[in-house]
Amino acid sequence: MVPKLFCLVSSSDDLALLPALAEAGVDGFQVRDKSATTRELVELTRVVRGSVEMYDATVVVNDRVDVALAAGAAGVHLGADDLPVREARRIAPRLLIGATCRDREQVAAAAHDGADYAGFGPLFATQSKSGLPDPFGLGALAAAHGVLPLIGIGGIDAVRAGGARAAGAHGVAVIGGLWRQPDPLVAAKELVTAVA
Ligand SMILES: Cc1ncc(COP(=O)(O)OP(=O)(O)O)c(N)n1
Ligand SMILES: Cc1nc(C(=O)O)sc1CCOP(=O)(O)O
Repeated sequence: MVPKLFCLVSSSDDLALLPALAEAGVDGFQVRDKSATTRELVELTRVVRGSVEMYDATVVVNDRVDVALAAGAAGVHLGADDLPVREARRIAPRLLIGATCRDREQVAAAAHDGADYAGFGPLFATQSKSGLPDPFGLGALAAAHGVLPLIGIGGIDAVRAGGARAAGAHGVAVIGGLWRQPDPLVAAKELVTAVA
């Protein structure tokens, strides 16, 4: 089952909050730590798993199929520089696989190659990542809807999460809309309500 609300987690976040976030209804956690070594990423993934497993939340690892398998994560999220979805599906038939997509054609290709969902963005301007294309908004998401479950990403807050759902998104993924809020748990609850 594809989560409706992915919270992206790195080792610099407040990991002690993870059980409360999962209890509040955050049903997906993506381990994304660009500065971690492979071993640190495996350990972080195990910590995240252990923090949220009693709430049945889904844990995926960004970029790394090997780490997802080694750490017992449910899935992996793959971008353009990562192992191709087709190869990941071949070596990991049971993993949940997400693929970054920027238009309807990429979503169709990801579906053909065996992805379970598409991370679709950037929908709005983001402070969390540079080098992205200009944000393309909810119209592009609506146009790409119907091939795979779409997870909207980029500048998502609770209001925008509701808009993304109305435009056809299955769910959303967030960094700043949760971790950079004055009270991340309150923000998480608002996001959970918005994607319900
Ligand atoms: C849900 C979701 N969508 C898109 C991305 C971006 O992944 P990627 O293209 O691999 O870029 P990095 O996250 O590695 O910078 C994502 N992580 N999650
Ligand atoms: C990691 C990432 N990937 C994106 C993409 O569009 O591929 S946008 C993004 C950052 C999302 O962070 P925030 O919720 O703070 O905007």
